[in-house]
Amino acid sequence: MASLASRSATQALRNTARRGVSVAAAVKPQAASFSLFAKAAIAKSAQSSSSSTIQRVRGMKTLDFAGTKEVVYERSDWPLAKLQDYFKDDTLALIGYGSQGHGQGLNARDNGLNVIVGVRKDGESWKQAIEDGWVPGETLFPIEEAIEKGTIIMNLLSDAAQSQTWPDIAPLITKGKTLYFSHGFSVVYKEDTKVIPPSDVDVILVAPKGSGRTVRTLFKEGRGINSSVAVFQDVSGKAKEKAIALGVGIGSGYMYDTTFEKEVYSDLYGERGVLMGAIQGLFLAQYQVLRKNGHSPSEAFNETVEEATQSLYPLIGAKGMDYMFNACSTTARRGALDWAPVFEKANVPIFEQLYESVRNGTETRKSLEYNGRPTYRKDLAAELEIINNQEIWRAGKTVRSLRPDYKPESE
Ligand SMILES: NC(=O)C1=CN([C@@H]2O[C@H](COP(=O)(O)OP(=O)(O)OC[C@H]3O[C@@H](n4cnc5c(N)ncnc54)[C@H](OP(=O)(O)O)[C@@H]3O)[C@@H](O)[C@H]2O)C=CC1
Ligand SMILES: CC[C@](O)(C(C)=O)C(=O)O
Ligand SMILES: [Mg+2]
Ligand SMILES: [Mg+2]
Repeated sequence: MASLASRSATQALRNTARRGVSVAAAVKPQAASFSLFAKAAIAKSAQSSSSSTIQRVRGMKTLDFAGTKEVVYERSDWPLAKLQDYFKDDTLALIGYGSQGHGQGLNARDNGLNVIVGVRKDGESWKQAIEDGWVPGETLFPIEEAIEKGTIIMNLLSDAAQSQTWPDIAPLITKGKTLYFSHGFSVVYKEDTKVIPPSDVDVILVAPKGSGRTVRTLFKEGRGINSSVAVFQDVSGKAKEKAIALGVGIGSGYMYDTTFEKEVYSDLYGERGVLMGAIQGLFLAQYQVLRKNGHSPSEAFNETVEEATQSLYPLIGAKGMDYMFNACSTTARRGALDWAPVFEKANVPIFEQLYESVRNGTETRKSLEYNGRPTYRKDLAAELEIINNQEIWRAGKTVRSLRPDYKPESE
């Protein structure tokens, strides 16, 4: 325990020094000196979480993000004992067990919180939940039953299903409960989704910025996903604090502030853009031109995907774009510096078109329509099979098999 405390104090000090952090007290924001934060960091690790002096100094931190000051909330402010105490009277009813339900649910359970799962009986998710150790009648229930038992309703159904099921579940979200989402989708696009939360419940959001699978793997590695946090409706006066605590409970390392609207706009935009849609389009375009010019599949794949994911992109992730550029030849740096603005110019109009399509609800309506079909799983799988069968990704399978650490079962 002592070594944990001193490790987290050291980490807090290191983080403070690295970022040039200024700290603001949660209740009454105020600038604080480095030494004040340093003392508080040591004290808070060594003392019980109930000390009011420490509580006052703890809380939000204001960091400078390239000249813009933003508030962040860190897991280190929520030791496990404090977290468990905070939710000791709550039942987290996690509705839906897809990628996020799995990651958030297992993390919250491992954090010692009282979690139950609610999904359609005997559907895919029901089976998956049982495989993960949720027990029918004890911690696994049909959706309506779980909502009745829960005090915090974590709506992690697919966005289309949130809209479809709303008429049935809304009356069960009674006064005093908390309604939680991981996306602003249902609430923001209410004209299309018809999701209008009852006026007597807190409505909050924690949106992990990564796949639910990563939410789980990072947690198991002792790390944490970064998430955004927002309040749509604060009836109890504690909605923000509760959202931050839940964010920690589901495995976030830190959280940044957003609104439901900003979250859904940026999320839908990002996933259609460089996170998923644009990267598939760009990889494919580069690969196709190489192939048309007589390059072999292995060469085209290596120069497009393998080198990107295995060598260069991790360098961007670790230390930024300039670091990756500097790790490459001067020849590469010269050419990449010249071509980057060309790609930027060509792509800005496309990104503007995409943002507008998100903002005006076109993307939402398409998602509701397609993912609301009873055949949504089969339909998506059929389209993904087309990608899987593209030469680029078939070549990729062979390229991956040549990695010295390749394991066939991971395919
Ligand atoms: N995937 C991710 O990593 C991220 C997701 N989010 C958000 O988290 C939320 C959950 O997303 P995700 O985990 O991907 O889940 P999915 O979108 O994959 O949805 C899966 C769940 O929805 C249920 N479901 C689908 N249709 C229906 C229906 N008609 N009636 C009842 N249940 C239904 C499924 O149950 P069944 O098996 O019975 O069909 C399953 O439990 C969404 O708001 C999403 O935008 C946020 C960050 C990242
Ligand atoms: C990038 C896709 C995502 O937004 C995510 C994993 O964050 C999603 O909706 O799954
Ligand atoms: Mg998303
Ligand atoms: Mg996302």
